[in-house]
Amino acid sequence: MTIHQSPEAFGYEAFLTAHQSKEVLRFIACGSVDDGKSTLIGRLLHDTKQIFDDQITALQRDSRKHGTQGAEVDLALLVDGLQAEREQGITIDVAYRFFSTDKRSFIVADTPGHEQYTRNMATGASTADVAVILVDARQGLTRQTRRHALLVSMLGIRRIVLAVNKMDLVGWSQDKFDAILAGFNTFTAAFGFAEVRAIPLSAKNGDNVVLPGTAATWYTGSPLLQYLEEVPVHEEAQAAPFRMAVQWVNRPNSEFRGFSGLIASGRVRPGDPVTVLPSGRSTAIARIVTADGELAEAVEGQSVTLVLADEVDASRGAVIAAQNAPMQVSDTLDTRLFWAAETELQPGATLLAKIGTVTVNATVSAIRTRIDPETGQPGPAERLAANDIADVTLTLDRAVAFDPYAENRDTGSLILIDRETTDTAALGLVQAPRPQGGKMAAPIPAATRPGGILAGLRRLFGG
Ligand SMILES: Nc1nc2c(ncn2[C@@H]2O[C@H](COP(=O)(O)OP(=O)(O)OP(=O)(O)O)[C@@H](O)[C@H]2O)c(=O)[nH]1
Repeated sequence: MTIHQSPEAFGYEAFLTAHQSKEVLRFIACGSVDDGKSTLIGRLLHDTKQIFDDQITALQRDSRKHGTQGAEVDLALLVDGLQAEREQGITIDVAYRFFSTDKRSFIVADTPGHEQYTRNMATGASTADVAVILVDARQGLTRQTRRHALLVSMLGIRRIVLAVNKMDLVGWSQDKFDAILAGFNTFTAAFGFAEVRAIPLSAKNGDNVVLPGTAATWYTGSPLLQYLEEVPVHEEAQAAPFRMAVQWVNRPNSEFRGFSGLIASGRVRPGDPVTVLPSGRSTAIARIVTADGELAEAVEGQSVTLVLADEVDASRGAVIAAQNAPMQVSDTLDTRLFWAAETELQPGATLLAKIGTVTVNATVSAIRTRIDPETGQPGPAERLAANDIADVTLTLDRAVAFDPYAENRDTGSLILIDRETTDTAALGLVQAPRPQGGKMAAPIPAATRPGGILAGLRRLFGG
């Protein structure tokens, strides 16, 4: 088995082509060190018959050499593949695995549990539809479980599986399971998850992973795989208002001018009224062009070229949005940041902020509060260290279009980039617009925008 593939690496495209017709669910498996992520993913691959005989032979050999299970096959070795890692006994990178069933194809981000690798976990979570948060039934919730829950909520994952693993080691105690779930629900009450599905399982024995377990007679819910096969994906993003950030202006000749990009949310049809932001110019969709011809409708997740009804000036970084659900425009953003860099962040620091397809200079004007990862409660902070989560105000060198993250995961999130190293230094979500002192990009003529400037101002200033 190829290990430690990145999505761009060999295997990803081939996998997607082979399973093109099936819906793809991306999920992340996270939790503290030794909660059993590798064993769980190994179990998913094994019981869905993704492992070939030669791999089984290699696995049996490696299990004897490196495994923690004596003569038994150690499923964790299927995913903890690297030699160096085996010797250290830890997972050190994000590894993506692919498997598929009759119903769906799955891409799982396997992320390390160690606190110093929280950054890798955040990377894996940033594209996931569902998070499987593992808990060792003996340990209950740990600092790292809480931090991961906070992070996945920040990154817009709204469906959570609380996988209470190693239930075999606590005699499948329902009391233990209920107490862990109650603790998790209390901690995450304010996170806005759409669903927390708790499943008691034993990754090692295979109970409630692919096949239903028989040990917990009190559990009547589905095994993990069935949940992953049935959980709705894309529904919320497609129901959200239309947004597409312009990646490039497609102008092959003087006859044709289209705006190409990936539809971040919603759906669009020819004739739909749209607003181009941040300029605020209104027009309508004339045509939706793709490599396979023109479309009568396009939805979230599709890459298209939009031809507009009027000569509207839009360049890379502009956003085309549904006219009846305008975006906000400001040069000051209140954000919640996950600070991933090793260096400290202090007020006054300037970084690059990438929001949608636009990159601007962003200065930290205030670190308002730092979130305590133990309690989830905010407290004062003067500077941020690696892995801190904090509420930070950013001043941008020009106004950008955005949605509050609570309304749109794509148009409400940003990354901060170190200007010197070009490393991603932080992931952020936009909390609310800050119009005070901020300049609107351009006056928006009320006549060209139903709902008018009043509606926009109301959204900006509240009331
Ligand atoms: N009894 C029992 N042991 C388990 C279960 N799941 C995992 N284990 C054991 O717990 C240990 C840790 O499992 P891993 O799968 O390596 O844990 P991990 O979370 O991937 O750990 P890292 O890769 O280091 O982050 C191994 O010895 C597993 O065999 C389970 O359901 N029951």
